[in-house]
Amino acid sequence: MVLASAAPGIFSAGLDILEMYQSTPERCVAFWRALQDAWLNLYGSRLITMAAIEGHSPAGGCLLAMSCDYRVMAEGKFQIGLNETKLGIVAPFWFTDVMLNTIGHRETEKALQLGALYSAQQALSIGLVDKVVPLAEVMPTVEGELKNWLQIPAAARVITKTSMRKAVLDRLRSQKEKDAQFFADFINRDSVQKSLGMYIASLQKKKN
Ligand SMILES: CC/C=C\C/C=C\CCCC/C=C/C(=O)SCCNC(=O)CCNC(=O)[C@H](O)C(C)(C)COP(=O)(O)OP(=O)(O)OC[C@H]1O[C@@H](n2cnc3c(N)ncnc32)[C@H](O)[C@@H]1OP(=O)(O)O
Repeated sequence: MVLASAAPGIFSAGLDILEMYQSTPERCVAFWRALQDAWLNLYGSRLITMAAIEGHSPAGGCLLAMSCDYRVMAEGKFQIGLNETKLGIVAPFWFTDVMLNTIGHRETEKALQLGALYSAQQALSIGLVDKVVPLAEVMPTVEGELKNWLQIPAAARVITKTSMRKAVLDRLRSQKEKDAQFFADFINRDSVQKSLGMYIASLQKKKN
């Protein structure tokens, strides 16, 4: 399975910030449950999963990419990373766990505290992506890599993948409702809503 985007220049802009702003607790819980299930399915997928990152990939977009088995990113101006702290929010523990599994403890600690967004070359240097190529070569490169992975006996690959990811998946599975409730409570704090409001205004201002 290849994750790619139809939006030029954006692999994924992350979670819909407007869903987290001035929403109701019930809607926040439903929103979070949908995200949890999508991620559990992706990270726990038995399929070979590859990200064709042909554009920006902040926050939830970075989570999607990191949750794949292999990442190819376009060189140039695009950025990738978990930038949550810059929005005044905190990357949930399962976002953190996936990043730890991808780039290790020291790089994750720096990346998360700073809310760092990396260029493709920087992402490559810390292991956040596996390959950087010109934009037009992203999809052919993914397809070529996929052929390599498809040559591995499927049962052996799936058992290996499942055992490598089980602890992180089980950690969320065991506390889904608590996590959803925590999200709804956290996101509706006055201080967090204020930060989100300012961030949305800054995105709109950038455009004008
Ligand atoms: C301990 C704590 C535990 C538990 C939980 C607590 C906290 C919750 C954590 C939640 C985790 C959050 C994850 C996320 O994914 S948050 C989202 C982060 N995303 C971003 O910061 C990206 C913001 N967008 C951008 O930087 C740019 O838009 C982007 C992607 C670089 C593209 O730039 P450009 O091509 O110039 O396009 P525009 O900026 O003009 O955007 C077009 C249009 O889209 C709107 N938009 C962009 N991103 C989002 C988004 N994520 N959600 C909603 N809307 C978005 C933008 O405002 C423009 O709208 P307009 O109406 O003006 O056309």
